Amino acid sequence: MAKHTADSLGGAVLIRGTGLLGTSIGLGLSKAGAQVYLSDPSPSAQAVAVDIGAGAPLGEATTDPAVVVIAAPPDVCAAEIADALQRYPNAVVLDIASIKVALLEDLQKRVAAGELTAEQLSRYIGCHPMAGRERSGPVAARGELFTSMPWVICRRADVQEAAVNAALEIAHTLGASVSYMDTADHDASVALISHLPQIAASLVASRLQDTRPESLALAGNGLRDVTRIAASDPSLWVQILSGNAPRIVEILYGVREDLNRLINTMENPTGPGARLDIAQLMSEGNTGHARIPGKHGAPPQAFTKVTVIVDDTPGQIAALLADIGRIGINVEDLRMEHSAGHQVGMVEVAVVPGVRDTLIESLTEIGWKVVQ
Ligand SMILES: NC(=O)c1ccc[n+]([C@@H]2O[C@H](COP(=O)([O-])OP(=O)(O)OC[C@H]3O[C@@H](n4cnc5c(N)ncnc54)[C@H](O)[C@@H]3O)[C@@H](O)[C@H]2O)c1
Ligand SMILES: O=C(O)C(=O)C[C@]1(C(=O)O)C=C[C@@H](O)C=C1
Repeated sequence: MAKHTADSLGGAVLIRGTGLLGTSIGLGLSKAGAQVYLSDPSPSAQAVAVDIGAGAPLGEATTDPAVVVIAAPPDVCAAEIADALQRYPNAVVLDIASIKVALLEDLQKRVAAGELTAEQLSRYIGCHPMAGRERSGPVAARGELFTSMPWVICRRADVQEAAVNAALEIAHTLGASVSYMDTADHDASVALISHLPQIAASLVASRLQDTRPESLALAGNGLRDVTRIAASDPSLWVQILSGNAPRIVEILYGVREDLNRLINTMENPTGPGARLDIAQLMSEGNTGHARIPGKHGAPPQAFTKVTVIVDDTPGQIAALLADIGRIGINVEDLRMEHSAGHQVGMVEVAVVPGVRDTLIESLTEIGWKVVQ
């Protein structure tokens, strides 16, 4: 794919809200050569975003932006979008909030009340990058956050083509993989794909509140995999979950049914059909898991994983990656696990199956400890 350089954005980009997402977008766009301006009601969030290279303070802008990105918390997005549409009459305005139905309804009410015109609303396009972190604020931002990750554009019949094109240009410049979806479909999809996992992680992690340290010391990858996002910002997630409640609650009814069935089974685990019931739950999970697509929305690809033991000291992962690069093998994915109480880490490198043996042989030859 040709590298996007942000030339075709038609002018400067203003990012309002310089937290994790806004600053990550600023870093990615600035790196691609776009002129980015930043504003945030929190002076320190704005100053940090400027300091780490996400753009210049809005105060330095001499012309109006061509595109405004609203990267504020969901609760204030509608007001921010309406304000930007009015303040910048020629700009495309897009937001990246995690929920879209309530936001669009709010904007449509403003049109009905005469506060916004239909022309103004036609310059607004809703987007949702399906990439983030369990941390907030500009310090956690990464310019590469969106690389190869899904980016939803919520097309509507009343949206100007220029707005869709600007959203597409921004997503492509950030290296994201774009898909189109209508607003209602988007919120129904993320209820299952994003919001249920957050609830599940929080529910599991909340069980740990009073756990003895001796038990917690046994924590392995299973617990870490399932609970990573339980560290997410409560104030953001209150807005997301309450804003998409009608879609989420339908899914929770189904989860409640499954849980009730499992509880009944586990109360009498040797009773007739109990083991079959448990096996069925596990195999239904297997089926769902196998349907999660790989990178670029491609069908799940069975990458082979090679695990390498590294010293838990600075520079080890960089050295390993540099060696793999010299061997001429592309790393498809990478994860690092720390071994509790030991000064070593396990780096799991995902590669296409055809190169696995070469990788193991070459790394072993150089002196890396590969777990087989
Ligand atoms: N965190 C994620 O993983 C993720 C992923 C995709 C989309 N989103 C969406 O991105 C948006 C930002 O989330 P985040 O994780 O960057 O949050 P964050 O808390 O890191 O940053 C939010 C920033 O918005 C600022 N802000 C508050 N009120 C504002 C206003 N009225 N106008 C402009 N800025 C304002 C805050 O000062 C803060 O700096 C949210 O709408 C969220 O739903 C988040
Ligand atoms: O990876 C994470 O930490 C995320 O929580 C990212 C995630 C997701 O569910 O995929 C969370 C919420 C956003 O609206 C989009 C992305």
